[in-house]
Amino acid sequence: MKIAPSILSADFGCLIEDIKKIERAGADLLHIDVMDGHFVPNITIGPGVIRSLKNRVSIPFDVHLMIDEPEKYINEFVKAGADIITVHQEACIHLNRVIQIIKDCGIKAGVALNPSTPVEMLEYVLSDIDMVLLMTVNPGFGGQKFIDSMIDKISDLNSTKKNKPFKFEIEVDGGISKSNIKIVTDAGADIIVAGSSIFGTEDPKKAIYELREANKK
Ligand SMILES: O=C(CO)[C@@H](O)[C@H](O)COP(=O)(O)O
Ligand SMILES: [Fe+2]
Repeated sequence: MKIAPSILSADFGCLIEDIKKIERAGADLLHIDVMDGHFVPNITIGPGVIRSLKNRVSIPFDVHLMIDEPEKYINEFVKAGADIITVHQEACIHLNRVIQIIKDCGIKAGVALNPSTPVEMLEYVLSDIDMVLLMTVNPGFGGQKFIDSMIDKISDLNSTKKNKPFKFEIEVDGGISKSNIKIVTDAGADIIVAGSSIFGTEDPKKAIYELREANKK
């Protein structure tokens, strides 16, 4: 199980210090939530901030684009330092084309699904992508409650991996804490995004340790 702390819940006034804490604690990826105020009702950061962080952070940048028309900005995010770019199925009219644009840049491509979007929407792209991001809250904000019905969705997607040699990993994002991490990974999640349960605590390093311990029980 990989842990990808989401900087959405970090203190943007001392962002690099917060990131250094989770890097030292052994975080696997840095999850960066990009929001445009259109696709989701919130605005966060763009390529400029990612570019500034890139040469100071060594773990891969997992960029979650919650923006309309993401194809217009892929190049900018790649140049800024994204290692994985995930676009929302709901934001892409020509999803296959957008995936190819990301892959042609030489980085990994992921596709995210809102809670109400069935996994079947990805049937004909699953063999092309590196990651499926299942939203377990409605995208837009950190600190929301995990939607329990998403456990079946994770299991369903995980079952499809058993039928064919797909390479994609399952990333799960929203409302994950030490109280539910085990049920999420048992259902088939490979990568856990956690924002408030890491950066919302006094000690992010301890929070990561506790997530890993809770996953063993
Ligand atoms: O993409 C999103 C929210 O839209 C997430 O990455 C959140 O940042 C996760 O935060 P928590 O639910 O873990 O607090
Ligand atoms: Fe996210």
